[in-house]
Amino acid sequence: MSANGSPAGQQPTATYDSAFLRACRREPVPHTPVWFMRQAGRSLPEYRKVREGIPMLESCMRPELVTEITLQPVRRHGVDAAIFFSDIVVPLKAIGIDLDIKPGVGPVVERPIRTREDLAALRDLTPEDVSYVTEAIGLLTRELGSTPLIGFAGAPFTLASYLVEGGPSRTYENAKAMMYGDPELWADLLDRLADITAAFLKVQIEAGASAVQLFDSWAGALAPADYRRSVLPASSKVFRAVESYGVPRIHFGVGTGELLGLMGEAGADVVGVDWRVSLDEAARRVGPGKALQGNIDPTVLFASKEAVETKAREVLDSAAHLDGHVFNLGHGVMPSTDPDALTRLVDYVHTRSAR
Ligand SMILES: Cc1c2[nH]c(c1CCC(=O)O)Cc1[nH]c(c(CCC(=O)O)c1C)Cc1[nH]c(c(CCC(=O)O)c1C)Cc1[nH]c(c(C)c1CCC(=O)O)C2
Repeated sequence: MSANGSPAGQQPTATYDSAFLRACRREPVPHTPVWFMRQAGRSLPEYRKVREGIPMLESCMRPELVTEITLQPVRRHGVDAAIFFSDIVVPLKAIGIDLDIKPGVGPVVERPIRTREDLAALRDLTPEDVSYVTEAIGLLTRELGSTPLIGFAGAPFTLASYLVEGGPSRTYENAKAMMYGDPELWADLLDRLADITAAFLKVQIEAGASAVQLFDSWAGALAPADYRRSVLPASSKVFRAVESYGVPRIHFGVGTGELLGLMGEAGADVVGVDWRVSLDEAARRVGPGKALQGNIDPTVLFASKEAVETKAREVLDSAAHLDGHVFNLGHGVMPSTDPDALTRLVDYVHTRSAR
């Protein structure tokens, strides 16, 4: 077995035996582990303070700052895992794509990729391109002790949606036009993105990440047949590329109720579920042999403490017969969320699920 995949590897036994990694492996746990997508970020005053005056992409390239921001939600909420502070577009920036993350908007690409000639902009990613990631993860794993670190990357489709559209989109009309109209160019684009994504995940695992999450946030825009034909091959390539490390691989998307089976088939060990499908139903769709992650609606956190607890209890009950459950929101923490509501939710999940 590989570096992080076994207690004998570089990963401390206490990390390997953490509730989060045990749940990902579908082993018995002392309590249901919980972490939140976008747990680091604008919901935390301490985040807004350290980020003041530093653009998003620049902050991802400063290892000390990345370490501090990644640790903030672990300290404050006592979550069972840390997620590396970065962004899905960091590897694209690192290979020289002219893009920026605009506050309140998201990633914006200067020259969208629309033709075969444009593909030349996508060269392979080397570890040297993201040496700041290796450095930050080295610092982090020392600070985290037994708390596992989740590395992540954007899936080929979600990255393509930004690259082809040139920015955030609700309809993905240019990306879908390429997918339907020039399937060969589309397949080549996704294949290149798969290689870049796989390289970015490998850097994180080799530096010490204990699990990885592939964010295919916008895959829910696709019909199952189109997903299977035009997207699944590239995402499968990413999962296969990191399989030999033996670290759990999580696959997440939003609005993917109809795709859950296919997202499991792509090669994940854990399938992320948004709040639109209950976990027991999701388990039927995903099939045996995979853990599930999710799935409280992030807007529930704006309701009363009692309402949050009711919803959290429903999620735990719905997961009662699963082998492996990692509690999370169905999508990221919204910036105006009260951080105390998140801390209370962690405590509630730990107490309620204690075995
Ligand atoms: C689609 C996507 C992106 N980035 C990401 C996704 C997939 C996850 C999802 O579906 O939400 C992934 C991401 N981005 C960020 C993280 C950090 C780790 C964590 O979850 O705590 C993660 C996992 C930091 C960030 N990435 C971004 C922020 C906000 C920028 C800031 O704080 O200044 C953070 C904390 C910027 C970003 N980057 C992106 C968007 C849509 C935005 C928001 C734009 C805005 O509302 O300002 C692209």
